[in-house]
Amino acid sequence: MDVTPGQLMHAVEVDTLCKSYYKSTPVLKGLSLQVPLGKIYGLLGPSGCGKTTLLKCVVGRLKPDAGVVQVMGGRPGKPGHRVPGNLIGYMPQDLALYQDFTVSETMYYFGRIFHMPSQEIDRQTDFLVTLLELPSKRRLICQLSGGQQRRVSFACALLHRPPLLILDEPTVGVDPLLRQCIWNHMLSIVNNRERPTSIVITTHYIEEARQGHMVALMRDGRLLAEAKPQELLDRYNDSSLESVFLKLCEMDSEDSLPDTSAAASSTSAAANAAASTSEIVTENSPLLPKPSNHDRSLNSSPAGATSNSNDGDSLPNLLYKEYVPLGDSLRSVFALPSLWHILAVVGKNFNNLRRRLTFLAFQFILPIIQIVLFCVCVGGDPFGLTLASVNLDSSGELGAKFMTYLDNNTFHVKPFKNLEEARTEVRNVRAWAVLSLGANFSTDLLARFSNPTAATNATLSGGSVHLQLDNSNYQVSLMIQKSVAESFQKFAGDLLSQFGLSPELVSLPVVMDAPLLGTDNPSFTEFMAPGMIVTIVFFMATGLTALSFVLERKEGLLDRSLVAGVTILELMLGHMLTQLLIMAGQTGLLLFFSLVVFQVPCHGSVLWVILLALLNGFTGMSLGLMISALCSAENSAIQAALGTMYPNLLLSGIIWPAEAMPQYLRFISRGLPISQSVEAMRSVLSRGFGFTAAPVYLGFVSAIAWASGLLLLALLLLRIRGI
Ligand SMILES: Nc1ncnc2c1ncn2[C@@H]1O[C@H](COP(=O)(O)OP(=O)(O)OP(=O)(O)O)[C@@H](O)[C@H]1O
Repeated sequence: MDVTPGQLMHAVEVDTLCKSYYKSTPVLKGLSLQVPLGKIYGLLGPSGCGKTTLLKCVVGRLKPDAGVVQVMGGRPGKPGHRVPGNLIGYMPQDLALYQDFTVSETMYYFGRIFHMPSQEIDRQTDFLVTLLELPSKRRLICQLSGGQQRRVSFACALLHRPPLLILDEPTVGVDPLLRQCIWNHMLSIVNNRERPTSIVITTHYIEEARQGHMVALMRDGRLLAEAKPQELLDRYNDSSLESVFLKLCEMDSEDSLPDTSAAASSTSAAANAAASTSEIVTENSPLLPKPSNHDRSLNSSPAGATSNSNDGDSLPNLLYKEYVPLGDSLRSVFALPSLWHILAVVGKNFNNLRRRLTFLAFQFILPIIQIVLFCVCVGGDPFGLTLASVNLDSSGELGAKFMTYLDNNTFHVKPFKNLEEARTEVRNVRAWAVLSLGANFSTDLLARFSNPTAATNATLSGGSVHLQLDNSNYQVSLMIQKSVAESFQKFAGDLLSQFGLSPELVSLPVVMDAPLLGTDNPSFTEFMAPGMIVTIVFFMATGLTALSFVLERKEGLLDRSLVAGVTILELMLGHMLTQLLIMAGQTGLLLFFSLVVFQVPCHGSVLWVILLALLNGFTGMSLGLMISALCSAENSAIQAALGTMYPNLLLSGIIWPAEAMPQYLRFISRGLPISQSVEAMRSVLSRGFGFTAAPVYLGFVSAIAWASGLLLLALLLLRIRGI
């Protein structure tokens, strides 16, 4: 049950908390503790005993398997409760800072999330830089020493002066003088009567925890003891917490051994010792009898209340409302995204990009390079092809005359005296084909035209141009056949004209009337351009976003942002807004180079081309976000992005018409994210269609459906993976 601020007695209350990462190995085993308001609560225990796991449950990053966690009067993550949010300041164990940010930029990012005004962020930053003896706030995090970086991380937790601080080893790597300074500051903020702070701190320096109001000793997911430090020392008649802790561990080990008389007497001694004080809370401890649940009501008085300066007083203004804009509580109750948070994420992303200008420039240059290379290298006719020619025509001048009709641009003609020499030239890959004319070429050709009915097979063959190709290159072979056929048609047409006959007599009796859609001379470039434009925009956007969450997670900042109150949806919207602006720039440049510089024909409205390209960029971005939500490591995200590219390229009818695919693949092809868009783009560019034409609006519908589906999937994955 949640409590109102007036009833609030404990900053954190944990009741029989169980948590395991893998079902077989529980990490927290029914742990209970209470952190009094306005106190420093030191959580001590050996590495791996579950301290960080416990803190993650407290800040709402992990969900308990069983038991109850209440933080500042509410369950973490409950709609409307500002945990995660600005009720807590969290310093995780990992550094969780952007290495490319300055100290000041880091503070601004968190300050913005907490709705702090700029002057307040500056004032607090200056104060914390002085307090924690940090170098200039304009220094990049990556230029700070390890200890200085940890102090910046500590400063981030203190920035908005939260009522509860959760600090996971804040003093690691800090020299003793500065460590004392940090403890002094913590003591001053917990003792501030107007704005008391509660602090939960884990530390490996056990002795420093003596300065706190309460210490809890943890072992193997359980609490061995929880008391004021001096009482623990008195009880075990020792001068150091470290040896008290060792004693407790020994007793705990003995207790977990099979029941021997020694273990039994030791346990009973410990029980007697503990029973002499009401301060020890040991319901998880095997050393002491369990108190009843009634004794541990969630609203009982704070365990350390007697020693604190605030004893007996009501703690004022604990759930203070500053930095909470009007309507924000309402927004968080309905889990609506906060514009503040989204803008903070966008600002952080742009700051990140500003630090990586080369990367940013590359993002704009890459699509230009791709479209320039496509327009320059793909779709043009091969030229300068070496042709080994053998003209054996001794029956007239027609052989020599035909040779003059060969296209000088397409062919570099290399004459040979005999066929075998010419064939050797092709076999040695020094020429693409042998073009030969027989000894009776002139007479046989004239015979064929003058008296077709009398032409024998020998006459027809003798009057023909013979080609022997290096057929290893399909496009080059096609080009040679097409060019030689056109040259012959022109040559024969001129010959017939000399005899007063129509040149059309040598044409195929198939007439190509004006096309109904498209142009008279369609090119391969025109066929591929729509696909290339859509593919470049789509996969540039995928590549740009595929690493968003992966990098954020890697830097450790994802966790920190989420604990500060940013939601997954806000993070995603922030990333999308940033990438949208970059993607719009990329699309603009791509279309300018393809349509204006390289004059790719556009017979329809440029508006539909722009909208379709942008929409595909958005769909690509959604795929990138989905990959980013799915993958934990950079290389797997990059591989996934690349892995989706080639199947799409091959199956979407971009390189070769989908009509050439087997039926079952055509079906798959039609359903892919870019297939319909490519068809829509082709319909606008080559067919000149408008939005109302089915292929065009289907392209838009398909892109919108894919984008929505991928974004929902990304959100779902992020939620399921607890990111
Ligand atoms: N993400 C995770 N997946 C699986 N196991 C985990 C994960 N995080 C922690 N553990 C395991 O849970 C146990 C408790 O880890 P935890 O980090 O809470 O310990 P700790 O007391 O904070 O240790 P330290 O003082 O070294 O930071 C360890 O055995 C650890 O291996």
